[in-house]
Amino acid sequence: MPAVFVAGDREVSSAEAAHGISRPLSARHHLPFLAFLLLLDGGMFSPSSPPTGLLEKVFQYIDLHQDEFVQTLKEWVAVESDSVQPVLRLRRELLRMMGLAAERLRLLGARVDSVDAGFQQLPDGQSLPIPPIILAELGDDPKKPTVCFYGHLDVQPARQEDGWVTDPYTLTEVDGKLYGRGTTDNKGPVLAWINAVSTFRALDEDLPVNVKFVIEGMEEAGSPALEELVQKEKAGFFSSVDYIVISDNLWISRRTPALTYGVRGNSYFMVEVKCRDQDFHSGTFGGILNEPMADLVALLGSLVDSSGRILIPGIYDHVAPVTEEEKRTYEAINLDLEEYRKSSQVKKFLFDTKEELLMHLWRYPSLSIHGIEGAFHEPGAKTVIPGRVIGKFSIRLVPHMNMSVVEKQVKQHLDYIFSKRNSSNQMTVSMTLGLHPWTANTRDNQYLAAKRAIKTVFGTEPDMIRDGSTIPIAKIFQDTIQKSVMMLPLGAVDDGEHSQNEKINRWNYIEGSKLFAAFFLEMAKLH
Ligand SMILES: Cn1cncc1C[C@H](NC(=O)CCN)C(=O)O
Ligand SMILES: [Zn+2]
Ligand SMILES: [Zn+2]
Repeated sequence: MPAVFVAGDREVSSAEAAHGISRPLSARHHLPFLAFLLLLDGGMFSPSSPPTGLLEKVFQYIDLHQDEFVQTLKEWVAVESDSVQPVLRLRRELLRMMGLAAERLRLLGARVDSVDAGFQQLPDGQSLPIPPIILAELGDDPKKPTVCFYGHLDVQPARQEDGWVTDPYTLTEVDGKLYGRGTTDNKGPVLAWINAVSTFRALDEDLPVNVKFVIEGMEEAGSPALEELVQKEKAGFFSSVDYIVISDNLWISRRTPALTYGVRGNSYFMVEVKCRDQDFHSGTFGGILNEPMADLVALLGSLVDSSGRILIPGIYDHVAPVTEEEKRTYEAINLDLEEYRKSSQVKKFLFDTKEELLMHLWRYPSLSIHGIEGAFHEPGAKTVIPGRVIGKFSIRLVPHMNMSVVEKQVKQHLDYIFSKRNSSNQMTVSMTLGLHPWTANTRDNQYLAAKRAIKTVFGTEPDMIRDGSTIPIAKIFQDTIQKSVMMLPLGAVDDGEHSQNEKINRWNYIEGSKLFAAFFLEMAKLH
């Protein structure tokens, strides 16, 4: 999603100063009190009820060492760990990236396993190495909860010519914004978690929780190999995991932190219409053929109406009904619809209220038409009849839709529309991707701990949000390990993930590191 959600009414210009966005040497943490606490020996407190003093010490350490944390992010951003373009040079960069991360974790004192993930088979018959998946752990105290963090260090492609103001692989700070590919998605959040852990180590303080890491390098390419590893390590690495935290999405606001309790799934379809494998000249064949493109356009045109409603019979049958209680959760979200609309450069959305808009992004399915392979899409006026075309569309899935039912409904619908055309062409429909939606129980302990940590660090309640896009590993973790999964995003809505000029605010990165540290302490208290 482009970076355009804006919770406008909380945008106070003085907020930047109050939060110290460029150098947050915390106006909020009282320095005399801090000095006093620094005189205390952390060891005098029992680890089961960590003193508030420890937190202050941790926060001060993070503030004082923030330039080092930014420096490490700079070193990580400098690695062009693009997993999307399947070329050997970039795979080598990915291997180097995973190596840097493994080394960083070993320096922390973690036990690090770089698990070989085999090869990726490409459609052209070529194969490329998949970077190893890092499984790391720090601490195995049976009295403490074990929190496992999932993150990825691969990035989307980026070239300065595409409209970057700065070199995408040279982290550049402008007005408290750290620009660079991967700063917010997902190197910054991975490092924030590491910063939080390293702060306890540097202060010679006992870690409040046992920490595990799952860090991969192929998320942007659909995480091949990850599901298999999770299944394989279910009774191994994951057997001691109590909670899973993912920090791979964004707030819905520029200033208000969020907790995410759901993402949509996705089922991706290809519909091929074929007359023959070669194109035709429309002067010599036009008028005597069923044209594949005409069939395909009719098929694609039958999927969704102009109000956004999906026209596939039965598709809404299993969608969870909206409850009054649920409606109130959307009302509670602070979102300036008008500002969102303007910053998206859209004349009018399909829905006029914040609640309707959020529900259609988060809890109703949507159908998008992505493209047509084989179509003549270049500029100019070629008089071709494409011989074979493939339409691509996908349906974002929500609870409690059933993926295989959806697949049947789509195929049946397309069969029906196609049969009505009486075309002599061949139509083939396939579902090429099936990613399940995920929702969490927000009454889980870790949501409570995260809310308290957010209150401590940001002085506010989080927006409780869902996300319209898909993070397939969430549902896989939940089903395989059968433990609570939580999404705790750090980045702001305008960070521009996948886009030009991706950034993370220094404030989000540093306060985010504090947030993870505070979260560890809250988790320990709840356990
Ligand atoms: C690859 N793919 C195909 N269908 C869904 C996806 C995942 C993709 N995921 C994201 O963008 C993560 C956002 N934080 C998406 O939702 O489109
Ligand atoms: Zn990501
Ligand atoms: Zn991404």
